[in-house]
Amino acid sequence: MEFGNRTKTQAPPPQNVSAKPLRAKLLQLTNVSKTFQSVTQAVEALAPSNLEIEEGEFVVFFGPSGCGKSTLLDIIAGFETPTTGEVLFEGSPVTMPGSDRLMMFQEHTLFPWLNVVRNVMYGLKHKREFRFRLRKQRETARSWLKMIGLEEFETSLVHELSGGMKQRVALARALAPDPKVLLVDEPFPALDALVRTKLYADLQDILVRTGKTIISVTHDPREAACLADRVLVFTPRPGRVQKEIRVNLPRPRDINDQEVGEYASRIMEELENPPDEK
Ligand SMILES: Nc1ncnc2c1ncn2[C@@H]1O[C@H](COP(=O)(O)OP(=O)(O)OP(=O)(O)O)[C@@H](O)[C@H]1O
Repeated sequence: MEFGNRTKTQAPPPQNVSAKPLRAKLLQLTNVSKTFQSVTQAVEALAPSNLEIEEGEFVVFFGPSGCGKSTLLDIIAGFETPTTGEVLFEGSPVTMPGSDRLMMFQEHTLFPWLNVVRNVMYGLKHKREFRFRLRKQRETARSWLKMIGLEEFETSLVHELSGGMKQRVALARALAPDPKVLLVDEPFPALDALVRTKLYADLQDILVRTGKTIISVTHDPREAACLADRVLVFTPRPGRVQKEIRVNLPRPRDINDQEVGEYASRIMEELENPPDEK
C-alpha cells in the first residue's frame, strides 16, 4: 500500500500471531482528494491519497481534528464525491451509498417511536430478500440482538435504554443487513470507561465471528490500538496518511493491556511528530 509520501517504519516486534489472515482487496482508492468549495473559500480537506483495504480488515483512521478522516469515510460510504480520484469497491466505482457499505450512526439516530427489535428490523426492510417478510426480519433482528446481548430488551423503547445499550442497538441495526463493510465514525463517544471496554470486546467478537470488514474513525489512540489490524495516522489538514501501523496483537484485546498501551503511545507519537517536524 502506498499513501501520500508516508515514510516506512516497522511496527514493534510482533508479539504474537497476527489478528487474522487477510483476504481479497475490497476497496481501492486511487488519487482520492476532497476540496470543499463555498462561496467565499475553498477548504482542501483531503490531499490526493491512495489506499487499499482488504476483506476482513479492521482499519482505523486516526489523526488531528479536521484532517479529513470523516470526509474520507463519507467518500467510501458514497455520501461525498471525491474532487479527484476514484474509489473502487470490489472493482466497481463507488458513486452513491449502497447496502454493501453501511455507516453505523450514533445512538441519537435510533427511532424513539420504535422498540428495540423494530429499530434493528428497520435496516432490513429495504433488502430484497427481506422485503415484506416480517417474520424473517424479526428473526434476523433477534439473532443480532442476541449477539450483542440485548435479546431481553427487544420490546423496550429507546428512551428506556442506557447510552451503551443504545450504541449496541445502533451497532446491531447497522450489521443486520449484512454489509460487506461497516463504517463507524467515532463509535463510542461519551460513554463511561466500563461500557466502552465491553463494547470494544463485543466489536472484536463480532469481527472474529463474522469476518466483517470495519473502517472506523477515532481520536482515542488506545481505542485505535485495541480495535485495529491497521491504524492509519493522518497528517493535519489537508489530510493524507503519514504512517501505517500494523497492530500485531492477538484478539480479543483488552483496552487496559500493557501491549495495547505501548501501541497507543506509538500512535500518539506519530500524531505529535508529523513528517515536516521530524
Ligand atoms: N460539507 C462541508 N463543507 C465545507 N467544509 C467541510 C465540509 N465537511 C467538512 N469540511 C471541512 O473539511 C475539513 C475536514 O473535515 P472532517 O470532518 O473530514 O475532519 P475530521 O478529521 O473528521 O475531523 P474531526 O476529527 O474533528 O471530526 C474541515 O476543515 C472541515 O471544516
